Amino acid sequence: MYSKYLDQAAEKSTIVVGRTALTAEDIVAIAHNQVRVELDTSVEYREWIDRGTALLDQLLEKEGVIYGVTTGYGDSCTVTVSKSLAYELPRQIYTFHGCGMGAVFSEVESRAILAARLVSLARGYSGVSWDLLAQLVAFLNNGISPRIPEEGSVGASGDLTPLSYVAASLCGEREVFFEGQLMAASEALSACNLTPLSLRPKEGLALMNGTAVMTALACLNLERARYAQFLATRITALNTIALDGNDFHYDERLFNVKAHLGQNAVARQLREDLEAKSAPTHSSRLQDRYSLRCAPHVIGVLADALSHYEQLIETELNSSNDNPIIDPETQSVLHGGHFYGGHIAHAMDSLKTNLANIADLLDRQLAQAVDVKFNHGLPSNLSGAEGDRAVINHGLKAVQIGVSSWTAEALKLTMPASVFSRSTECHNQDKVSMGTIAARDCRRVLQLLDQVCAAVLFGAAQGVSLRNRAKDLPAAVARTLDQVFAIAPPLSDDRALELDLRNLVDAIVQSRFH
Ligand SMILES: N[C@@H](Cc1ccc(O)cc1)C(=O)O
Repeated sequence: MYSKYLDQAAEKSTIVVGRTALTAEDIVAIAHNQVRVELDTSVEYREWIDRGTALLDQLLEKEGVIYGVTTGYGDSCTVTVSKSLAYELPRQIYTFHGCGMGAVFSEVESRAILAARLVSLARGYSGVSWDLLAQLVAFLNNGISPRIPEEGSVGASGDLTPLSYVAASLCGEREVFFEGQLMAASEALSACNLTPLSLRPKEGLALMNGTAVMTALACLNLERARYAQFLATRITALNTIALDGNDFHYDERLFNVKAHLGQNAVARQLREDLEAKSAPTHSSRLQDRYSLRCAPHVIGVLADALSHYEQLIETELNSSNDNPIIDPETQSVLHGGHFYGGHIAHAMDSLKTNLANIADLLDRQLAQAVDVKFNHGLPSNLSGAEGDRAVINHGLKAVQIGVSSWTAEALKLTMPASVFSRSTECHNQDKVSMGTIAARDCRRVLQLLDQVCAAVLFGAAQGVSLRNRAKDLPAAVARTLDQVFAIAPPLSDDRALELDLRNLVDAIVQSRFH
């Protein structure tokens, strides 16, 4: 991550946006304000962008029919708009789409959305001006984040309604977050000496008719999912020790004969975390239950699928995903449906299922650990109480109930959003992706998984300490144990654990366990 390369005094590094591809990690760094953004300043690039706007101007001059420039929008494309009104159309589209509902995206998410739209438009196939690109950059570098309601996109025709809030705020309308406050966009613009943009023909459509909201959320989700993979594997290592399980289930020779790369990476981390020795020919209990023995096979699905999702997300991110496409190279206007977010819908619907399966895996590990029938000698509910008071202590009983509930809620959200396509907008948009709903569901599953991880991590640390192997713990396990107990001390007498769990969740959100 970029934050690794930043020290307090150092200048932020810069990401140049132009025709070269950005990564999902770049979007995350921009979203978290760890880098500055700059447009490619080369003469060639500037000329390339100008060719798109010049082509549109020429076509307008000739009074050709260009969808969304000299016609109404969507189903209304049969309505002709005169040249004089064409200049008013962009304001019209963001205005009538100002009907977003629900919660509002966080500032980090709003920045990721700005960045994703910028990357797509900067490819130069959308007919937008240099000034529009520069305004998006100025918003990012000045910390102006549009207030964007989360609900109201069907994810094909792009994220029209949420992106109307980006378009409006670039023009000094609606509200933005600036210096920790919600304020009128016009106020933030004048505080930064910026002039409100007036959109050229096609620019309203270009800003809104694309997949930037779902793609931005997908980039953020992808990086959280990577950390979840690491942490779930580390928790499994702790639980292997807590439950007196077998490290030889992760043997290298075993995994050589089943070659999934991600699964092998998880098994390797488990061998390293546990400093596993080679398999004995004989052991008191040859095979552990599946939530330990098959952990690489469950977490491995996520590990393998993530590289596929990454490729889908980054291809979408670096695509021209609006309509019509303005091709300066061949001087053509190409009408199509690139605002359709099917790939992101697929990635997010699938990712949320992979993540919910991990919540379920960890829930099963904790279920073994609290139950004296399965935990191979640990106290009931992992209670650390001793002596007379032991009988009134219930340890992690309620926490385990909580984990069951969070896991159920995560599993419930795995119903794919994409299968709920609705025909809408007078049947112009008669098949849509629902990718933005999928991405929001996925984000919620990640939040629930963070809670499951926090609770099971605490239970696993408690279990390891009760197993009383303090002296010969592998280094990675010992380090995690120390980190956990520094945040949430071991449980020696019942206490209300909400704050401990919330603090552990915060540490997970900040990727502090390593
Ligand atoms: N996505 C539509 C455009 C559209 C824009 C705004 C709408 O309200 C509806 C449709 C298209 O390109 O065909």
